[in-house]
Amino acid sequence: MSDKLYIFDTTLRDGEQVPGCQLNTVEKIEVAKALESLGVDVIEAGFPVSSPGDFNSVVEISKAVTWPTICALTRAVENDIRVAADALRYAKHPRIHTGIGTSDPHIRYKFNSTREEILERAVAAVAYAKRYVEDVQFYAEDAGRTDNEYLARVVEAVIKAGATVINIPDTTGYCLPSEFGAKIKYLFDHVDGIDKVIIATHCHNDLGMATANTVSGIINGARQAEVTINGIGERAGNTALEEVVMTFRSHKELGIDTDINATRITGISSMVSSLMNMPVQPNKAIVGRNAFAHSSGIHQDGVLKNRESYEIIDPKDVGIDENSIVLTARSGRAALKHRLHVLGCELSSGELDKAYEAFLQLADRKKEINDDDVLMIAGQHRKASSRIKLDFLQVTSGIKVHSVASVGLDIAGEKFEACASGNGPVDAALSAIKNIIHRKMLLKEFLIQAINKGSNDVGKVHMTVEHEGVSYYGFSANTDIVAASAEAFIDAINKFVR
Ligand SMILES: CC(=O)SCCNC(=O)CCNC(=O)[C@H](O)C(C)(C)COP(=O)(O)OP(=O)(O)OC[C@H]1O[C@@H](n2cnc3c(N)ncnc32)[C@H](O)[C@@H]1OP(=O)(O)O
Ligand SMILES: CC(C)C(=O)C(=O)O
Ligand SMILES: [Mg+2]
Repeated sequence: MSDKLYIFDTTLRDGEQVPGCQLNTVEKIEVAKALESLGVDVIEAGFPVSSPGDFNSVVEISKAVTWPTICALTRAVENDIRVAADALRYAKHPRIHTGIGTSDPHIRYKFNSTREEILERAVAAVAYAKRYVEDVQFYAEDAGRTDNEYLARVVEAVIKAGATVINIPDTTGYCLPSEFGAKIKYLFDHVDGIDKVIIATHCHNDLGMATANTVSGIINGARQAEVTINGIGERAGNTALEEVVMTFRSHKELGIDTDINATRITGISSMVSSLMNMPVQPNKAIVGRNAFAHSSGIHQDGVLKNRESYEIIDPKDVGIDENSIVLTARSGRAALKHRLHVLGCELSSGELDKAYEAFLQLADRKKEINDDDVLMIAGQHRKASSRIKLDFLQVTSGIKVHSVASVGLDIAGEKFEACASGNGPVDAALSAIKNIIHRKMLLKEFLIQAINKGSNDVGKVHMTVEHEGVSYYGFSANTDIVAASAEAFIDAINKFVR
């Protein structure tokens, strides 16, 4: 049985403080409901005294959400606490989160005060909040830079005043993981009554160590992680929910787990990113576009042989259907062959070698090779080694005239010619081919698409031809769409005359 780690999500409070991330009440309710489905234990819904809009959001989220605790932030100020209690009146499980800065710089510069005075204000705020709600969480702002001995005195005093959860924030993202872990351990070793409360971590990412510090704090006894979706938050952000959850899922030996339904992580990440206009960096752990994308040949080969060669998390576990194999100039034959297979093209090893050479030439010019490029490369190389090749094609077509095509085919080195008229140039060309290939063939599907834009574009033709009850797929791409159609038809025919 794993020890439960409580997930306290502050996307709607610390995340929403970020410039450009402000949400209206309707959007906040949408995020809160998604957080509830994700399985978070606590939603920090806002800072009610800060504005009428934030107050109203806390009221409406309290009504809309059933299971998670709804938390409202305050300063160690009586009016803030009264307003927060009022905003939480509909919450099924209300929590007031009050606190004050405890580091020397905060005491000296922010408050022009003393350690003793701050300790008294902390105790008074908790006692005051207890008049309104049972569940009172205390934060020692800038605990990361607070002297451990003094911090332990503050924590002990607020526990005596009735705090149920004690938040130890690394507000400025300053701590090293070992230092932050040692701070939590120090508190467990020196604070009377600490076993009666939950210790929380709230780490910022100024040095890129928010998740490492959170994990270190939890390993040392904290059991609530304060996090945001995608790690959004003040300055360099907060600890990312998805990183903490998947760290403990991936390291089962730590014996700690959350109630998060991780398959919803990708969905909520996109929702928050788009509502808050905060793009997720492509290499972001777990939720970045490249988190499950493999682009270099050696990795692609390894992953295609066995996913676990280069993946520690199954993408399905976080709500992604499958990993992606991105074709670039650093890809190898294994990746190209895999993509061709997915696209329904099987090449012999000689054909694959030739296609790979062409692929590398194109990939050196283009950053990423897409499926159309791959089909085009494969088509050219299949054509070169095909039994039947298009030798020439001439078409006369226009308005109020019959379309006529004359076609030359090279079949295993022998030349054949035929003419036909038809209902349009493609029909004429295909009829001429049929006049040479005396087999029963039925054109089942025929699709012409432009690859890019503009009248000088390459046209792609996908075709399905039925012969003796079996369907054969043909493809070609050419700036001349009649030629592309004739080639796609021949590509399909080559598959049953082989
Ligand atoms: C680390 C964090 O993320 S803390 C949360 C940060 N979030 C926010 O600040 C968003 C919401 N804030 C606000 O809307 C406003 O700042 C308010 C409503 C809280 C206060 O507004 P104002 O009264 O105009 O004060 P202002 O913002 O200029 O200054 C903050 C005051 O709060 C005091 N203060 C700051 N933190 C605390 C605290 N935890 N407990 C008590 N007082 C505090 C400051 O010392 C300062 O007081 P002073 O004016 O006497 O010097
Ligand atoms: C209000 C507190 C918890 C905070 O956000 C911080 O210290 O970073
Ligand atoms: Mg914070």
